[in-house]
Amino acid sequence: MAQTITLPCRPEPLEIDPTKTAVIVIDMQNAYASPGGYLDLAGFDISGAKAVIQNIKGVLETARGADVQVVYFQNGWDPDYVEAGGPGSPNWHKSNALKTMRARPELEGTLLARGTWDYELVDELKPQPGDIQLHKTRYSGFFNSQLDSVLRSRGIRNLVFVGIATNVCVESTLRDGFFLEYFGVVLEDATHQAGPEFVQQAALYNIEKFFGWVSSVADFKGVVGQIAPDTQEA
Ligand SMILES: NC(=O)N/C=C\C(=O)O
Repeated sequence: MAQTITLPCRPEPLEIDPTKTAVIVIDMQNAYASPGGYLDLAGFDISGAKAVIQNIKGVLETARGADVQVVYFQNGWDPDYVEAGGPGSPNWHKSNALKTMRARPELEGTLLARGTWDYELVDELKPQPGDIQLHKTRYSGFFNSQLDSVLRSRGIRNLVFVGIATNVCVESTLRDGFFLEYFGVVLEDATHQAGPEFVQQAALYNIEKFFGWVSSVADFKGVVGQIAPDTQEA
């Protein structure tokens, strides 16, 4: 029989069936988590990213040990930036990666383009067999991506979010998931914001109050780590 577990969360504990759950790893690329990557070059403080990488590593080991599906996202565009959109796209105006390259032409072609170091996932979090890798071109992982069909075809209804940035792509994807009837949980210490610390707290507040649930790495590992894969067979 499938086993339901109770994940300690704010504002209240959440019952989840691990066979209907995926860990969604948002954009753990050099761009967002490594010194010399896009966020760093654009002037954002990424000093907290190192701890987040280690926390995510632990979460993914626990998830794989319990046969919980792991889905990786990478954010970015083709090498010619066609997918980024031109001046007719708000993305062209708001993307700090594109703005940084316009301000520093020597960086042209190096930020968030497929095939670059910036686009690659950080070395510590390389996908393992069985993990799913998806690409996205805008902040929400549900926009113009295969995410919804990948999840529906597996009966997945609960999404556990880790990654960077809490206030941009994590929150955007969790919000879109809410509108599509997915239950979204963010593990707060496996995420990091783009901007001052208050935006981390604001994003977590929004999620806890309006769009989903907030939990922690220790609580996820504590309950999901108890599950042996062979107790999950229906
Ligand atoms: N992965 C993200 O949250 N990205 C945030 C900003 C950007 O991609 O420009």
